[in-house]
Amino acid sequence: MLSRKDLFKDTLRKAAHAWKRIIELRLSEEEAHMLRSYVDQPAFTDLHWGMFIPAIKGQGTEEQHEKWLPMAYKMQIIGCYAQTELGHGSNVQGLETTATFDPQTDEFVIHSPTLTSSKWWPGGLGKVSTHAVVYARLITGAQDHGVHGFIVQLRSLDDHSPLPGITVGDIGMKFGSGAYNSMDNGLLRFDHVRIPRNQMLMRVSQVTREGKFVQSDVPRQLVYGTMVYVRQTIVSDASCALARAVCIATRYSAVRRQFGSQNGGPETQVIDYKTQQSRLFPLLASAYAFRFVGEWLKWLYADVTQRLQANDFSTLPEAHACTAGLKSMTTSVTADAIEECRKLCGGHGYLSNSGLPELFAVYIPTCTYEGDNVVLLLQVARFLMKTVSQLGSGKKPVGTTAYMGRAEHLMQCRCEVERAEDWLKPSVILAAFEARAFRMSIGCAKNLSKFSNPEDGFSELSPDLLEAAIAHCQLIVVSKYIEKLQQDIPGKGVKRQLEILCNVYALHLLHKHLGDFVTTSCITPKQGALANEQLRLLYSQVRPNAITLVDAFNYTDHYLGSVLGCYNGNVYQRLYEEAWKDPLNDTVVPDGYLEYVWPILKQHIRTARL
Ligand SMILES: Cc1cc2nc3c(=O)[nH]c(=O)nc-3n(C[C@H](O)[C@H](O)[C@H](O)COP(=O)(O)OP(=O)(O)OC[C@H]3O[C@@H](n4cnc5c(N)ncnc54)[C@H](O)[C@@H]3O)c2cc1C
Repeated sequence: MLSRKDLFKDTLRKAAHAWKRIIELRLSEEEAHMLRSYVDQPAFTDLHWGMFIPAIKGQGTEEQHEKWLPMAYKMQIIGCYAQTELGHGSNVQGLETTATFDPQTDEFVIHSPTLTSSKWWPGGLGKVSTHAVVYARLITGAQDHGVHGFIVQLRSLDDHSPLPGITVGDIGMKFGSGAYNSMDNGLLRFDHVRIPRNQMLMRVSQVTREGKFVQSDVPRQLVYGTMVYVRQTIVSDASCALARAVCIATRYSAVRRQFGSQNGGPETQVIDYKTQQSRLFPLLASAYAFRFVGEWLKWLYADVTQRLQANDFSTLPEAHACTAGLKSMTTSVTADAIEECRKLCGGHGYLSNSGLPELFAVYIPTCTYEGDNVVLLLQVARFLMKTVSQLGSGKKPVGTTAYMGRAEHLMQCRCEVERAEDWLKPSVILAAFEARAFRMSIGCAKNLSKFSNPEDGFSELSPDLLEAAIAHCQLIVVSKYIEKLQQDIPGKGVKRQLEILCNVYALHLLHKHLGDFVTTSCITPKQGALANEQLRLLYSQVRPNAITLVDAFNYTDHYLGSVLGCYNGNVYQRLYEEAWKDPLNDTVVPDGYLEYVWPILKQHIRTARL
């Protein structure tokens, strides 16, 4: 109910309070991150900690770390990540902002030459950030060296006014009324703003005092390290948002009753309808699956970091492709799933106090920021095509593409399922998903080879390539879930429940993408039908523990923020009470009645002064 201005001020208050507590409690970086995420409102701090600091860490030199990070860690400066421009988003190489080296003064001149070069979207930029990592075309002499990052001060540290040559402001209201409107996504223009040479992030390439452009021996892929980190957090957040929506929809589905009353008894709980189960339980299973893949990505990031420190860059491209694909897949599924959960809650799901509209509005931009999901999948597809093309050369595919090393087997293997329960074997599921992903990639590679110009081929076949990339990403999630189940899992019967959900996850994907599996001859239509039969049986096994499985996410009522998803299930009483809290109900007769309703009722509309 807050106006944008009040919402924004309230967000500033919460951020300040959170920071106060973080200092008082001497929280570690990880604990502080958790505290901020439980504040549960997009704020400039997300970009400061999530993008500005990682960008400096990943792309800055040791000296730059020493100079900037202590100030950033103490929040003596607040930073944002200014890459996207009004006219350029996904195509980063098309950015127009320039950073021209002036050898006379040993400075860069940052400039926005056109309207389309205005920075547009960076979170925290609009009203709060004092600094930004700005991405601009580096120009020395008359030469354009492509896009690089620069630390630029935007506002005075004394009175917060924009520095000379800088025009900065908020880009306006976004989707929903609350949601992401607590964030000051900003616009920014530079009019020949000067910064010292040492504010170019110089870990990968440098400009010398004489204005010479030098590439260091550190590969450009180094920046992938930062991306792996950021995307790993996005995948974990996807699991969290999905779990939240599923928790609300599952609890409410157990409370809600429709039809089926016999002899005056209660109606049927909607969670007992098979259609409700077939829509809801795969989402519950996905929430668990994404949690496990998120945990694995944490490990991957630690592994990538270790390798970077040892100057081993061999697994970086694979790790980069894998995280790009998983970011894309998990966020797309989660965004759609939140809307599905709203529908699963029927009409009451559309009420703000169900918590779902707000969750949807705040979540969906995840499909766009940190890389548009389609653009990311196309990058994954490119990587897959490259991996396929190198199969004959003796270069072994690594990490999540290692399965491609068994090319001959994957092209020939046949699914051994004869009875529905055969689909419960992890090895059978894995074999089907591997064969499908591989054969789809090979199919694309074959079709690509028919084009004389590979780029034309890539563009023409991009819808198919997208699907091959999705198949690969689904395989990663399925295989990481299966790996998780090979570990010890404490708690009586917990592992069994997780096994059931793993099968639900895999078999619902198989059912949904049956066309892929059958057209690549990985399974027969009969085996597809058996998978579906097994899936139905699994739903009945999930049902008795469905509520416990969402209670296990351990969300408080306060955090869930949903009348429908409250722990004690006292939904109708709470809905009734909430309705009376709406400001429209402050008065019995609404403001405006006399001016606009009364003249209609009394047939005075022609003479009414409107
Ligand atoms: C809430 C929010 C917060 C953001 N925060 C920041 C921030 O802090 N800092 C920052 O720098 N930016 C930020 N952004 C910007 C964001 O990173 C970009 O919006 C994103 O990269 C997508 O770029 P775009 O908007 O130009 O979309 P476009 O690239 O214009 O996409 C439009 C459509 O074209 C399609 N498309 C584009 N290229 C291709 C292709 N090669 N092949 C096939 N299809 C294609 C896309 O799939 C999409 O459907 C934010 C955006 C949002 C919504």
